[in-house]
Amino acid sequence: MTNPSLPADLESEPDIAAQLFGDTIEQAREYTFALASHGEELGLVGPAEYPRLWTRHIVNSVLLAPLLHGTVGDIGSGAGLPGLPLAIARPDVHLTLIEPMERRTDWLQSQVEALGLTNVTVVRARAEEVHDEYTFDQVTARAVSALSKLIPITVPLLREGGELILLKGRSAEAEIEKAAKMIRKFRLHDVRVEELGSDLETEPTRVLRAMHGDSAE
Ligand SMILES: C[S@@+](CC[C@H](N)C(=O)[O-])C[C@H]1O[C@@H](n2cnc3c(N)ncnc32)[C@H](O)[C@@H]1O
Repeated sequence: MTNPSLPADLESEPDIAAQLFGDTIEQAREYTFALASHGEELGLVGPAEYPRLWTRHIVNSVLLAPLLHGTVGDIGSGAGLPGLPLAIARPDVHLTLIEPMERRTDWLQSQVEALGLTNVTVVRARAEEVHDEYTFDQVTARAVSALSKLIPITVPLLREGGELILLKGRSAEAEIEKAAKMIRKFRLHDVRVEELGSDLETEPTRVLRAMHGDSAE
């Protein structure tokens, strides 16, 4: 009998996982086991996600790792995506996970301790409540809301010259079009969509990137 807490796809995408996690891949697997074992009872991930936990969630998140530097705020981390896989893969970058739901921040803190991560701060708040307290080099978010709503929540947390990095699906270009007014108001420029992991066996990941501040042009 197979162990129900082992995601069926854990051995998938071995090349990219080895490349991006390197020596930290065992920590990434440990986090994936924990999510598979407790995710449903804590309301973090639905059972339909279990067979694709590694490819669709962990690998999808860690594809951002090469883009990061300095201090990063992950808004609406939920179960820890993309923040925890990124903190595991990039011990040289400090991740601040901002999430309002107590049950989720308790889980995030318990994982930070279980994995022995020293580069993560967990903050229980809505992002807009801490605009005056934090300034990051980069802000990430995945599955939190559409771009026009996400911009006023996330951009005030960026330093001048900082970067917004959002994991988005097929709707990215349409969201950019709808958010044109917000993009101008919050001084975002070089707004673009990139595909990461196009050599993956599973779907590539679409990332919306934008710089904050006055454009050099
Ligand atoms: C659909 S979940 C996605 C969680 C995770 N990012 C993922 O990809 O699995 C959205 C998360 O955003 C959080 N959230 C919603 N509004 C927020 C806000 N204004 N500031 C910070 N987090 C927020 C919710 O509590 C929830 O955990």
